[in-house]
Amino acid sequence: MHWAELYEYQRQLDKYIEQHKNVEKESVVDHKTLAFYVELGELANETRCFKFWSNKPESDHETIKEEYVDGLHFLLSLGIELNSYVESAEISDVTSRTEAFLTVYQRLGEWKRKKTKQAYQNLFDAYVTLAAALNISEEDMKQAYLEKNDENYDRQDRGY
Ligand SMILES: O=c1ccn([C@H]2C[C@H](O)[C@@H](COP(=O)(O)O)O2)c(=O)[nH]1
Repeated sequence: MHWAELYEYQRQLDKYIEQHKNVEKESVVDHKTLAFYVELGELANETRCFKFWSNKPESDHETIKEEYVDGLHFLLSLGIELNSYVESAEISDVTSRTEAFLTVYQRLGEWKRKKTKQAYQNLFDAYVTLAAALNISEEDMKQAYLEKNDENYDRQDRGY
């Protein structure tokens, strides 16, 4: 993936949102960190991967991709805020989707405490590993990201 291109799309979108909303720069990193936690929870709920007590099937792949790229928006945005960027990301083997989610949560907590470039890279690797565990290809990820990026502009224009 050419991550630099996505960082550029994200930078423009964040700027657009900031111009349309009253953004307090001091708290924006915490807000975006919490937003990423929330998106991870929403994504996990759509996959239902941890709901061993339920027979209800997971959401369709389109919905799961949409939730995934919501999280990707905040992950890119956090990198921009902290001036940490990845050039490539490494996919690890995981035994389950639940393990992949828990690793992202754990590394997000670690990144929140340390805010180092290495912690950001580790978090990014875990989020890309999660995509692989959810069968989201790079190509699908990029397409879904660009579609949601457009939608985020439309939402601002509609006064969301
Ligand atoms: O500074 C921001 C704030 C929001 N979003 C995007 C990311 C998600 O795609 C979407 C989440 O919006 P909700 O549906 O959770 O309101 O907003 C950004 O990209 N940058």
